[in-house]
Amino acid sequence: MCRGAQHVVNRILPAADTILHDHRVKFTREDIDSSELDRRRALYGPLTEAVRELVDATIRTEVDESVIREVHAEVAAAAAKLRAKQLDGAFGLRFTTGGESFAWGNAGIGLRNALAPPLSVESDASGLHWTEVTLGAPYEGPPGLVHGGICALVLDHLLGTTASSIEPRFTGTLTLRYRRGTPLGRLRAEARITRNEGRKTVVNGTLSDAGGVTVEAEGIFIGPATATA
Ligand SMILES: CCCCCCCCCC(=O)SCCNC(=O)CCNC(=O)[C@H](O)C(C)(C)COP(=O)(O)OP(=O)(O)OC[C@H]1O[C@@H](n2cnc3c(N)ncnc32)[C@H](O)[C@@H]1OP(=O)(O)O
Repeated sequence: MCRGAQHVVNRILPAADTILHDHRVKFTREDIDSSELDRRRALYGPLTEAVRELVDATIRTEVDESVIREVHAEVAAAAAKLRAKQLDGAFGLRFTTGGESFAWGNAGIGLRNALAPPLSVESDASGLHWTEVTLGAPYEGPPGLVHGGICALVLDHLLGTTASSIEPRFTGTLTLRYRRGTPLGRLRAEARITRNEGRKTVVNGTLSDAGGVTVEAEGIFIGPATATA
């Protein structure tokens, strides 16, 4: 997921199993290596993409009522097949034996989460972090525009990842200024750390379309007390 999370897990995780860090964050070390992780990525990624396609198709379909009923039954049957064997709860943050992290249920980046846009954050040596994403019909709020909560999801994740680039940080306060509606389609978000004060990291960022900034964001991110103890 990010270097910060890996840093924490390597300091606090015992040999194996799942533990609850600070009663909130579920970390699991799995007995798998990176090649097995790649195999699972290739297995689950296309399933999630197919479900994303299903979500978009469900919103936009104009087929006959009989086809809707037929597809309803097929989708219900597919869900029942997947339910035959399930995790007990959410996916959490997992690590391979080599320390590689995967948060496949995460709402922003989860490889197995069809609700995730999904986001992928990049950074350069100057400390600029960015993500580029296409948000279509499933993310609509006002007609033709991205839902304000989805703008917040993108910016929270990007700013949080930026804040966590050295040590893990949780969102304490996120302030957004919606300057104009964000059109559905291709978007870019950018962020940079502007201040570090002990366990507090302030990050500023923007969400933009081709015409410029649509949302400005400032976040105060706090390091868990145990991470810097
Ligand atoms: C791990 C890898 C992450 C990868 C990127 C993920 C991106 C996504 C980020 C998220 O979505 S995180 C999920 C949403 N956020 C949360 O669930 C956090 C919930 N809140 C908490 O867990 C705690 O309230 C928190 C860790 C934020 C602070 O609790 P503490 O008990 O550690 O804070 P404490 O009272 O000791 O205060 C420490 C400093 O932070 C300040 N502070 C505390 N809460 C704050 C807050 N909410 N906003 C702003 N500042 C805050 C506080 O004033 C103080 O400042 P000073 O040192 O200057 O006195």
